[in-house]
Amino acid sequence: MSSSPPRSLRLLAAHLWPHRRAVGCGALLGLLGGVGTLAEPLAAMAVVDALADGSPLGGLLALLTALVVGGALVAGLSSYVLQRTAESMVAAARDRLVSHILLLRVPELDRLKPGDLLSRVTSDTAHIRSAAGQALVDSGSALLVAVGSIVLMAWIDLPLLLVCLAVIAVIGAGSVLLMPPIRRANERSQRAVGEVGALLERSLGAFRTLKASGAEQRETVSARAAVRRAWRDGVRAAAWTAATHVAGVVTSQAAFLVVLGVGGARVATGALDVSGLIAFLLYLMRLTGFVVQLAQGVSGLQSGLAAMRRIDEVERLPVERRGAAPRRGAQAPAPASVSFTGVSFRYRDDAPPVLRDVTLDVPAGGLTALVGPSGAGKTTLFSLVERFYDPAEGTVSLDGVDVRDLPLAHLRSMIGYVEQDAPILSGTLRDNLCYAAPDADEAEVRRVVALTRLTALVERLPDGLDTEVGHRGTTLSGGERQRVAVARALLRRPRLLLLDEATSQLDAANETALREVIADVARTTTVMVIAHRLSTVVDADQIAVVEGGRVRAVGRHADLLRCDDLYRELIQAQLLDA
Ligand SMILES: Nc1ncnc2c1ncn2[C@@H]1O[C@H](COP(=O)(O)OP(=O)(O)OP(=O)(O)O)[C@@H](O)[C@H]1O
Repeated sequence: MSSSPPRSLRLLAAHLWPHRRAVGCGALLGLLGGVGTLAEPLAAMAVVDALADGSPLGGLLALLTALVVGGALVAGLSSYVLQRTAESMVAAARDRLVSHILLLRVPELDRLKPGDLLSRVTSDTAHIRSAAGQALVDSGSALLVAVGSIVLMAWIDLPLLLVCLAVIAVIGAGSVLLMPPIRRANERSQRAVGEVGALLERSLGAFRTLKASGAEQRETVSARAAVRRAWRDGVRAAAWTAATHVAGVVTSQAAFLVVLGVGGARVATGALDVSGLIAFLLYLMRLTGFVVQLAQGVSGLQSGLAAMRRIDEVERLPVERRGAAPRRGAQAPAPASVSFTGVSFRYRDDAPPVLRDVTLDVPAGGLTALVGPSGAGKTTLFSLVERFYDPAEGTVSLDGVDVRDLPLAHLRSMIGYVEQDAPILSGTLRDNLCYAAPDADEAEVRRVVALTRLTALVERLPDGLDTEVGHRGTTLSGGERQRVAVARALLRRPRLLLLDEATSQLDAANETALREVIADVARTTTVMVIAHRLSTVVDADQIAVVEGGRVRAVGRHADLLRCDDLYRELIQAQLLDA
């Protein structure tokens, strides 16, 4: 994505704007320090003149000392205020980015790499510090000192200044030309760091599969390639930065030598006196200091601007508008009905439809099972109820209200959703259970634990509910993970429970436990289950057979066995497996 410097500067300004007061304060201090810095050579000039005249020196020396010490203190304070502001900018960017990412729409996250997003939050934001620090520090005092020096140098000896500026302009122009390549190299390097994050996230997300597949070496090689790319571009940026440094140093040396030569000649002709030349040289040192600082700052500024663009890319992605969530328990706990009417959906505009003209009524209360071959579109139906995606045609409604007309937070507060792989978050068992209902009290947690047949597990764990369950719940069995996920969904007090049954076989005890849990819950809540188990299907009040994105039959077990070939086949396959 090409990006013009004005856009970068707009981004920098947008990051700076909320901190304008602190920036203003730091800049004012910088200006104050700059005034001291500018006054120093004049005081030095007066000291030299006093030495030549033999006039008293005490007062002048005290002034010079005060200017040096006071100037340094004020400059230090200004630097602290501005660096602190830069840190605040980093923190603000991280805050904004994290809340934006968590509100992203599901389709956006489908195509992004979590590891890359992670690196934008942690690593790219850190680059803002250099851009902001550099831009801020250079903007106040340094600019004043540079401009002030030029004015005072013109006052001392205009022709000498013109010669000196010509030298600085010719060599300094080189630094400006180096800015775009530095920015490009920084941008590529940061992208490669993002790739490393994405690769690592992929590997750690499937760590056991990685081990079992013996893929350590291959993944290391891929990560190493991205690390090398980051290194190459980092080195390229370093080379350009070194070139700007050379340009800065050459500028200052050349200007110094020219002023010494031309200024010496003018002293010899009497056009300039010695104290004037000394003051001129002192101002020149400040001016070239500014040029060198600017040349060095170009690199920091460019890496920060590149990072701001990567952050901006994420901040431009559309987010969900959730609206306010009602208080848990504020809504009637009555079971909700669900209807799909003429629903068609595709994941991408260029992909074939996954659902075609689906019409299905799920009555309030009881158990509705969805069965069908893998890839038929069952999980997609759940995703549309949750509004992770919206249908291209048709409507999904809850209690007769189109889900698109309900505030998102309100809609989701009515639904408990258990994904097929029943993700467990790192933390304690209690953290996991209360994830969707942080305000649930102990009695309610205990009741749901009993309902989901988890009491024995809680008693077995060393710290009961407060036992850490490990990253992704590695210390729990598949059946336990699923029941924990069901308990988590139930603590939300849902009016509709969407349960994507695990495809893997559960042992008999776990299967019975799950069947009982589902039956219990279906007494008070509408339960929709994507069923992979015979027991779930047989117990269902209604079964919908989904095939190729269509609902081909709806009925009870006995009816479907009689009149639907696909259903009969699916059941026979189950019986063979059982
Ligand atoms: N996020 C996605 N992006 C693109 N295509 C997807 C996405 N999720 C699912 N699909 C595709 O949509 C189709 C239906 O998937 P879905 O998960 O709804 O099927 P399913 O009936 O639940 O299958 P299973 O029983 O195996 O879980 C499949 O072809 C799948 O590859």
